[in-house]
Amino acid sequence: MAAQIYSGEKYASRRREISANLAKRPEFHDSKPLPFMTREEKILESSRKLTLISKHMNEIIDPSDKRELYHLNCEVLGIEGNPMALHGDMFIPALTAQASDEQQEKWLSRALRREIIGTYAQTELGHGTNLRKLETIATYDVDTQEFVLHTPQITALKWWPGNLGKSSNYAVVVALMIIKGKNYGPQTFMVPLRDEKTHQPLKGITIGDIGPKLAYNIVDNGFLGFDHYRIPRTNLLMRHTRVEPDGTFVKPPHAKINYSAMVHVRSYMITGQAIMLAYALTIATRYSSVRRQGQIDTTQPEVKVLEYQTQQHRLFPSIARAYAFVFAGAETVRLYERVLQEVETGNVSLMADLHALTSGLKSVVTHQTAQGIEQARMACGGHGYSQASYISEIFGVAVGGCTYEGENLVMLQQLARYLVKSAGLVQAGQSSKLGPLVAYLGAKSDSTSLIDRTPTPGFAEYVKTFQHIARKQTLKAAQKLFGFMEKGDTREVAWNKSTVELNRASRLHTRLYIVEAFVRRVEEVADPRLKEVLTDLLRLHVNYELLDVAAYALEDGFLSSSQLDYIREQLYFYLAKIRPNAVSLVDSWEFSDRELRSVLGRRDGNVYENLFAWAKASPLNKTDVLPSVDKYLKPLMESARASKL
Ligand SMILES: CCCCC/C=C/C(=O)SCCNC(=O)CCNC(=O)[C@H](O)C(C)(C)COP(=O)(O)OP(=O)(O)OC[C@H]1O[C@@H](n2cnc3c(N)ncnc32)[C@H](O)[C@@H]1OP(=O)(O)O
Ligand SMILES: Cc1cc2nc3c(=O)[nH]c(=O)nc-3n(C[C@H](O)[C@H](O)[C@H](O)COP(=O)(O)OP(=O)(O)OC[C@H]3O[C@@H](n4cnc5c(N)ncnc54)[C@H](O)[C@@H]3O)c2cc1C
Repeated sequence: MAAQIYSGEKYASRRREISANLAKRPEFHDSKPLPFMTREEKILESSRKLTLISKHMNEIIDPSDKRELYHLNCEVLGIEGNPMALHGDMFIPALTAQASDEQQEKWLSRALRREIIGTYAQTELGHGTNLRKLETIATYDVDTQEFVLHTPQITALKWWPGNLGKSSNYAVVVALMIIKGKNYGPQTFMVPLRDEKTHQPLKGITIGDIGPKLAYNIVDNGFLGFDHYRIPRTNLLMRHTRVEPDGTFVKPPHAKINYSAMVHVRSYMITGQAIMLAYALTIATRYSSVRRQGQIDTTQPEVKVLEYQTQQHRLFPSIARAYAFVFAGAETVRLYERVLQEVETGNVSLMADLHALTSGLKSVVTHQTAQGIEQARMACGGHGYSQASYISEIFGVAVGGCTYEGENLVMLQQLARYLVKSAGLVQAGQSSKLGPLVAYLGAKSDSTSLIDRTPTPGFAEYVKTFQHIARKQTLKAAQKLFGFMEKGDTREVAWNKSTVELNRASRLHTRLYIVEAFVRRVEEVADPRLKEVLTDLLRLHVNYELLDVAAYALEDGFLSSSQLDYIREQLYFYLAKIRPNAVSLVDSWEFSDRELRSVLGRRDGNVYENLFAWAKASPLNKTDVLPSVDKYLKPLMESARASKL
């Protein structure tokens, strides 16, 4: 099953080898539980391990293999980030996609060797979503052939970029490019920030950490201001866009080609989110098979809480989602890599499809992941609330994905733009022009679903129902938009009046895509034992998801209430059927205890002794009497006693 999850036996077994190798190297392990460390201690510890990784990486992984490096980082550095997180996640991808060969020679090779540490500085105090209104300006000075970076007011300060605050000495900075008074919109520049030897900020740079966050606190998200800071013309990233010495602007082949680093993260984060969801579910499912509380049959001993239907309903649909997300994530990465290669040859035709797909997936997956992790925490009762479970940290890190790389409700609108265009084609009788992702919009719906009309309906019947729902909502939302426009609203005003409905269409389209990705993968599985278990999980998934969106199909009679009852019964049937495989389904992700960092989620299930040991190790238990008691509580009690006398 691990080979299914990790798209092949090769990587699945490499993961095992890497974990086994690391098990024998105690210097790579956390020196104490992360929840007992201050933020400064965590950053120090993470930097220590990062240095070890840099030194010994070649002995453990193939450093050119992104997935092996990802696994090494998960085991050793964990989810709370590290001082070079953005270096790998955005700085290198930005240089790879946007720097010319000559620039790559100069900077990418150094970045890959870790001679320099970089980040991606785009968001500002005043603007994150609306990139066209960024306020950092890069004005071209023809005489010196330099760009002058400047922060004209406080809202123009770069704010949020990861590892900008304290770790990075370079950044790919996004600024509005002004040449001879003309605004050429957001462009990307390679900018030195700190002295390579002393690490002191360079003259003209104001820089620092933005302070603690909900989670992800090993990362020093930062602020950055420029005071008429000069960089050479050749620091504009020039793979696709160019500015000649005389200030002539050479347009890229696609207006949004500079957004590639964002698309990179959006493509890869689907898998990252699936893994974080699977972490939380591994912890909660294992713990639920250890925790005994209450009885189902009063003549029998107390049961494992995993026997309760409510507990299964809380956890199993999310287990199915984690599988669905990792399958969809693998497809997204493949498409991203293909688009990256095609762009190299000047073919930008798939950029819009990739942008639409990743915008929708990023939004739906992060939202459902956060929901699933929070349910996993609650499934652990009181112990889920303790940092010993580590679920609160996983939640805090994962939920950041709802905001970064484009706020979810904004990104759903990006997909909606694509869907509206497609709906326009359908309306104009040009369905043959629809791309493969939206071809279903042009198909004619059956009048009713055939679910429950055959003894075991195939997945095609479910897919048709999801298609019906997504098609209906897309056409309806587009109609609403067009209707407002026909009544005289501008497109922008009409758009704003229709966005709740448009975003619903985007979610439904994306959920359909996720179901289809799951079906595609299960169809490919050759091993009959695996196929059976994955088919059960997929059946759980389609019934759960359909129930969740059934209102759309009930309102036009596509589904009847008796079909809804059938779907519910199917759901309950598959909850029970999956129960014996539940622990195996989470164990199949093969997370080591080191990687999970959870007392509740231990593979050996030895929870209570270890919870007690963990609590005893808490810094508060180093002494029996805390200074706060000596200083305040004792005098308080003493004076209360004295006044009674
Ligand atoms: C692992 C942990 C690491 C976490 C690190 C986190 C890092 C970050 O968060 S970095 C900062 C990320 N910031 C964002 O994601 C900002 C979100 N905003 C945007 O991406 C954009 O502003 C926008 C997409 C919301 C709108 O862009 P704008 O330039 O204003 O767009 P227009 O209205 O001018 O045009 C829309 C037009 O462009 C198409 N389009 C937009 N992006 C892309 C793209 N990447 N690829 C292809 N096409 C793109 C879009 O589809 C529209 O097309 P039409 O409908 O044909 O007009
Ligand atoms: C953990 C984390 C890491 C980050 N790392 C980086 C980084 O490395 N580099 C970097 O540059 N940035 C980074 N960011 C910034 C991040 O990309 C932005 O915060 C994000 O894109 C959202 O933008 P915003 O903060 O401007 O939100 P806003 O746009 O201000 O959102 C506020 C609200 O307004 C709504 N809204 C905004 N515009 C519209 C619209 N057009 N239509 C409808 N509703 C709208 C949103 O839906 C939301 O409800 C990071 C952020 C976080 C949380």
